[in-house]
Amino acid sequence: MTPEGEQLLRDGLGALSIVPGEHQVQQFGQLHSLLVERNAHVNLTALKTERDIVLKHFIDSACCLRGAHLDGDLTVIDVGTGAGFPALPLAVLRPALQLTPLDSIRKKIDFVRDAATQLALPQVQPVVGRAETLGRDPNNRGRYDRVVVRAVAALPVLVELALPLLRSGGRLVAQKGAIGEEELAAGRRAAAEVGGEIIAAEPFELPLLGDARSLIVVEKTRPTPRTYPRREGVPARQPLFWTAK
Ligand SMILES: C[S@@+](CC[C@H](N)C(=O)[O-])C[C@H]1O[C@@H](n2cnc3c(N)ncnc32)[C@H](O)[C@@H]1O
Repeated sequence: MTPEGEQLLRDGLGALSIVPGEHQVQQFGQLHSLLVERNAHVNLTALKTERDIVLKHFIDSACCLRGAHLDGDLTVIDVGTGAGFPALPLAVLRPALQLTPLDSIRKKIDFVRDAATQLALPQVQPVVGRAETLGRDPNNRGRYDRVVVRAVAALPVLVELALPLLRSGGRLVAQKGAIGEEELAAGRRAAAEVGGEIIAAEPFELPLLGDARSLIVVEKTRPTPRTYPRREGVPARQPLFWTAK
């Protein structure tokens, strides 16, 4: 990263009250280089400039730390991680988290695995697969303390994919753009259906850019009925209490 990129990183994290150590800044620099290098051959992300990668991937991912829902020694699965967001920035900033970045696209997970190795993040164990399949697998159902998610689907879909993976008392932390009342209401009904309850819906602005964001937190309050998640693709095609757009 250039000195300007590093400064942008420090400023963005500073706005979230995070002061990164030198090693963490170096790790973000490595991640930036690896992403640019691999993106030249494999389509991983539409964001190309250093400024965009720092603000819209690194800082945007770090916004999942708002509200302290990811503090402590937690097992966390990042559903639909893509090129590792928010999982990789969270792993750099919170080494105590045991992270499972999950995506159905192998080339993306290959990148996340290589990046985790290069950045020396052994607590990151990426998996190729679909959330619907893991949600029905006894080794994964009800096993995680947290599900994190960014830019994957509408709230009712996220809730159906995430809640089966959580232990009782676990939380879904969903970083989204601005969310409308209708989506929130459908998300609330979907959460009740699959065993949870929305405990926070907080609008905020992306540091330095001011783009509208919201952090939605759903707590698992009782076991998910056996009928959820529905089979692969159905949650997104026929979202609970919501018309697919
Ligand atoms: C728009 S990308 C977002 C990637 C990343 N979270 C980010 O914010 O940059 C959505 C990703 O979710 C993955 N995805 C969507 N539905 C999924 C599912 N049911 N199980 C696993 N991965 C899924 C897609 O393959 C894609 O890589």
